[in-house]
Amino acid sequence: MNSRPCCWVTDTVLAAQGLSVRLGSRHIAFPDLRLARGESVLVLGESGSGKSTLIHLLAGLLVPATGSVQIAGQSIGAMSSSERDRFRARHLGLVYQTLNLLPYLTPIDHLRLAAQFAGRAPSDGKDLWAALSLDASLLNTPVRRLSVGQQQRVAVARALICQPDLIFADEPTSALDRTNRDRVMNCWGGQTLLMVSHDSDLASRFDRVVTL
Ligand SMILES: Nc1ncnc2c1ncn2[C@@H]1O[C@H](COP(=O)(O)OP(=O)(O)OP(=O)(O)O)[C@@H](O)[C@H]1O
Repeated sequence: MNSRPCCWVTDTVLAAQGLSVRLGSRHIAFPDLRLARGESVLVLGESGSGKSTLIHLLAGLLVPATGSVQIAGQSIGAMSSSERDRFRARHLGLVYQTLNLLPYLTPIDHLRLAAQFAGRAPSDGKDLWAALSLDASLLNTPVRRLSVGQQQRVAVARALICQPDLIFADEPTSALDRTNRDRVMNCWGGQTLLMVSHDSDLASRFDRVVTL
């Protein structure tokens, strides 16, 4: 019997149950996940264990063979694809492994677009920018002229700018040196965060660790 207080139910931001997917000839089943508001969870797994696939399932970018995902009390599987897109823009911050930046747009363009899609007032993100230790002169530089590590921090800033209900981050520090990795890891604040990585050195920074 569950002895947790009833507020735990309403404080649940993410609940994923019985998720599995078939990719080619491979069938991957994932552990159940539950995140309370403000909680941070690191999902550790080796290359090919399904970390990116899990993020895609949780964010509604991939349809599972079995199982369900609820975010902020709403069932992702019950939404149409355009409802899912809207929900993602308004409630989720995503840092993709492949970053998904638009090469000819500047960092400030990316932050403004994120705010626009989320239905929020635009923000210049200058505090965030400073916290991520990015030179202000880069704010108006097309991202194709930035280093991979700088682009990774633009992707992190874009995920954080609207203070979403939940952040999914796929190896967001893989291209960073230790100093910048620490800066990014100090930026999440009290956000509800699920990060996937192969890097077990990150474990001490999270409330919980789940291994695939
Ligand atoms: N579209 C696809 N079709 C077939 N197989 C796929 C597809 N996408 C991923 N896979 C396979 O599913 C498995 C999980 O892939 P995934 O990218 O989720 O792993 P990962 O843990 O994120 O790996 P990495 O750490 O190397 O990025 C891999 O074996 C991969 O080859």
